[in-house]
Amino acid sequence: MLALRAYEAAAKERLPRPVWDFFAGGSGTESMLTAGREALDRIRLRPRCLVDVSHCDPRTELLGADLAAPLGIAPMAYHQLAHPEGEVATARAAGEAGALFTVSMFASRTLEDIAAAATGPLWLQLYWLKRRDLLVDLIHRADAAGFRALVLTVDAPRVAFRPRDAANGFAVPPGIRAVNVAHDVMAASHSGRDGESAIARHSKEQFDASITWEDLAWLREVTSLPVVLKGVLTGEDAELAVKHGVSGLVVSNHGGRQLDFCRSAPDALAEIVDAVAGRCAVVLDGGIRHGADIAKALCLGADAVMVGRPALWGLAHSGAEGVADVLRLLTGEFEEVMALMGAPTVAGFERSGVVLPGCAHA
Ligand SMILES: Cc1cc2nc3c(=O)[nH]c(=O)nc-3n(C[C@H](O)[C@H](O)[C@H](O)COP(=O)(O)O)c2cc1C
Ligand SMILES: O=C(O)C(=O)c1ccccc1
Repeated sequence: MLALRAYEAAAKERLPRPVWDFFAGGSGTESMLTAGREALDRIRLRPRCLVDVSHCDPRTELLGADLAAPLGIAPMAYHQLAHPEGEVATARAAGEAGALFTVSMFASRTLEDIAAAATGPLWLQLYWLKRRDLLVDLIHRADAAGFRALVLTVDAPRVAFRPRDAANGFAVPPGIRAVNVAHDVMAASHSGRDGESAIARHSKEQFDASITWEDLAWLREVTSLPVVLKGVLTGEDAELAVKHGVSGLVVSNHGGRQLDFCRSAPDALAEIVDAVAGRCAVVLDGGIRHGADIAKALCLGADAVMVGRPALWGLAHSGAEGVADVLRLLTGEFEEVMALMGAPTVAGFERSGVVLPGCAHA
């Protein structure tokens, strides 16, 4: 069993440099790559003692799905960049570990193959393409394959400028494709040019940057699946989301890959939880690397967290086995934090379990 850090080092060594840069990189000055981590580190836990922690139970429920711990895998494009089995291996691992798996619309394996390998809950992430017929097709296929929710990413009307990808002229290699979306619509993702990311160019061509809150009604008419918005960072937008009938929010700054100099997701969490007031599920992603990070998110009112890059590190290291190990490491650490915090159930984590930065009692 390796530590998460060791999986990161192993992935960096194995992967071609442009792929590593695509996974690890951020937007603009890359200021947000460290911001989320620093925000989590500033939050400190307030343990209670002499609580019966002889049995700690990390299990929970999220939008009706049973999870072994409040943990999932965030949507990430093209898992085959990390391992030939791609999302099929990730799905198998998530199932084994009892974690949620959110599949990117730009997955490199078919929704049907992923669903066949999964034994746990799947959500499907969507970017709003100009070609709405392709969205409808994906949504119907996901529903038929047993996916349980749709996650609309709302922090990326376009893929932001990412200096590493631009410098590498990064393009998706020819053997790997977003197989769930029509060929012609994905073509730009494969044509690299010096000094420009093909993914960023593709997004400017194909994403509909004109959508507004009003368009959510269309999505909710197309499907009866619950809709989750990913990338919400303010109480105002959380309130609007609830008013527009969403079932969940992912509080996220996209792993530092979208708006540079932005507030970090952990810093926004309490404001959003307060605005939502129990009316929809709240998930946190970005920089989750320790069991204690899960505990901090729960104390601030999140229902669960998702990890992004660590899943790709595990996948690059040893396929499904590596991903399952990454998820087990985090779950094991979280179970120990439960014992040491005096919080033997997920419901036992409360706001009083953390000290926030700037607080006089820190
Ligand atoms: C390589 C990579 C690809 C990603 N692709 C997507 C995507 O297709 N859709 C999406 O909503 N977010 C995408 N994200 C963002 C993740 O869902 C998530 O917000 C972020 O990675 C979480 O931070 P972490 O990697 O620090 O755990 C991607 C992130 C990475 C690193
Ligand atoms: O969302 C992302 O961060 C991302 O990297 C991506 C990858 C492929 C297509 C669109 C976005």
